[in-house]
Amino acid sequence: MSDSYFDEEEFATSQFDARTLRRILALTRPHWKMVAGFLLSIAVVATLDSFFTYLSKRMIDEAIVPANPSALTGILSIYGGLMLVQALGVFGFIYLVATVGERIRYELRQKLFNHLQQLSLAYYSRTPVGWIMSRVTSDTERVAELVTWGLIDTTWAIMSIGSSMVFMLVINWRLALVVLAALPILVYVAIEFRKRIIDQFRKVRKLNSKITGSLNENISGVRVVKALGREDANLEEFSHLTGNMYKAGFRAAWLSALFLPTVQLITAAALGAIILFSGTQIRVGGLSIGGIQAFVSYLTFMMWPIQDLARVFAEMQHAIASAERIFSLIDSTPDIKDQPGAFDPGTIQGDIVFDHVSFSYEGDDPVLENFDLTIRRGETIALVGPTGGGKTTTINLLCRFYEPTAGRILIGGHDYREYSLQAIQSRIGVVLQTPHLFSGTIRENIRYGRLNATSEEVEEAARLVGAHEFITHLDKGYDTQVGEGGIMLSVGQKQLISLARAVLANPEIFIMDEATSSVDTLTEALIQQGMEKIMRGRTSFVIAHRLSTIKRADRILVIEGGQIAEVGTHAELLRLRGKYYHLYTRQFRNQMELAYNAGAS
Ligand SMILES: Nc1ncnc2c1ncn2[C@@H]1O[C@H](COP(=O)(O)OP(=O)(O)OP(=O)(O)O)[C@@H](O)[C@H]1O
Repeated sequence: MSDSYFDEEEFATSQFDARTLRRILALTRPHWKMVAGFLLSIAVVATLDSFFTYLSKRMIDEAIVPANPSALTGILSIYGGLMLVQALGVFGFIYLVATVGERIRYELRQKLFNHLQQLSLAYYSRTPVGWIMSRVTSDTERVAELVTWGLIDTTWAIMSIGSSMVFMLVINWRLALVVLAALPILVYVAIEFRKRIIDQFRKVRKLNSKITGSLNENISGVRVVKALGREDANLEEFSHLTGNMYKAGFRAAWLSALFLPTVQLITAAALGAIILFSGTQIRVGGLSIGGIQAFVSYLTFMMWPIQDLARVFAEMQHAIASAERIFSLIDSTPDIKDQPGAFDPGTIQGDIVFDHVSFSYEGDDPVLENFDLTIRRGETIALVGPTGGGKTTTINLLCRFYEPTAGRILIGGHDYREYSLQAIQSRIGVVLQTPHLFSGTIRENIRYGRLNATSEEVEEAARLVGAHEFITHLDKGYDTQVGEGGIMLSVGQKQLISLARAVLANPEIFIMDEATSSVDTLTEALIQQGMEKIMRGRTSFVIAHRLSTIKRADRILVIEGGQIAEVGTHAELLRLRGKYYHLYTRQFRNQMELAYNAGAS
């Protein structure tokens, strides 16, 4: 396992960032009525909590000590009435906060997903999938929690502490000042503890995801591990990780154990001071029994809002970092986007010209250099060449997943940057080497090519590419679930489904990256036929690995080192006795001989 492993818990900032906080709070703006509702409810609940303690004091002093039953009934009925109000308040804030939380989660995820769909391929090649997934899942969760429960806890804590202080001041202002002196110490200690505990828990979580990754790699790559005798080295790496996790977990447990007793000790010290002070107050007649009891209750109770406040404050830093990452994703602009005045020409049929095209993925390291090529409308081009030569890059540029760094690509006589991305990409059909199927049925996967296609059209497309036969032989036919990424099907079957999908989409330009993995002869023949049917009358590009495909192409392009090394038909290029000839004799002659022998036997 390498250190390049993506560090999902890396924080963009450890500083309190008011601008980001304002932007986070702005997420609640569309729901301000509900937010105001839950803040008001929680304020009422918190104030009533403190008032109940005050009522208890009055009950002791005015009803129980003087044995006054009518006062007791009066106070109890106020108590009961207010309890009802409080129950309503609790219902209100839980309902509202849950609703607002869900809406904010929903809106953020929608926004992120929508934005992700706009981003260019380059973004995906430089950003780890795990990072993007965390933004849409855990980061949105953390931000939604902050603007809902975070706001609730803060309001509750402030209102509880504030109203308790008011009632304490009413009962005895001198003693209230003693409590006021203890408050900052309590808050400070609580925040410091919380920060440290949260940091340790985060460490545990981060290490846990590394351990899961390591387990995953070692289990799925068990053959390689065994073949290379890496068991001991892997165990050492694994022990290092679990050892660190143990240490972090131990520290978190230790801090958690220390936290509550420390807060309790400080509270006890304050209580001691109050009792000592109140002893003298009673003597001078300044404080009743109920008063002392109320002070003790207020102070003991205050531990909870203080702890809540500390937790929100400590977590806020992480929620702000989460929000920063979300906003950085939302603010990132696609590398490839429509230029001003981009239009849809209605069709992209026409000659395609690569005019002095150069391209580099990163910096000054050109992958294609001064690439010149004209493809006539309806031609079938086979791209061949050594690995890393630039075949996929040529296709990526043609699909406008990337744009040339120099030179231009013309379609139908226009620089394709004059067209809208939608105009180009909706008219190009691509079948990848390892075709991607989405979880769902075969029918849904084919229909992905044209969402409004009827079931008959789906089956017609499958028939045309020769996929119908194998599909109907499956237990549930077109309604067979393909599993995540099409795991239940072979590569050949996936290609056939992708071909059917491409037929249904009826593209004007067809691009295919042939499968390199072995496909049985029958499926291969079906794929060949399917390809031919799609290619008929369409400009087509095939990154070809099979001799039969190459031979059928109108022209073969040998791409090597980012340049067109040779162009021509199979016969022409063989006569040339150049690069193609060598490639053919090394790579394809076996296929040729195999085919020949199979035909002869
Ligand atoms: N997303 C990327 N970022 C940076 N470099 C890349 C990227 N994709 C490809 N390259 C580099 O560009 C060069 C050409 O790659 P390309 O995939 O076009 O070759 P290819 O001819 O299709 O190879 P293969 O037959 O192995 O698929 C290679 O050196 C490769 O490392």
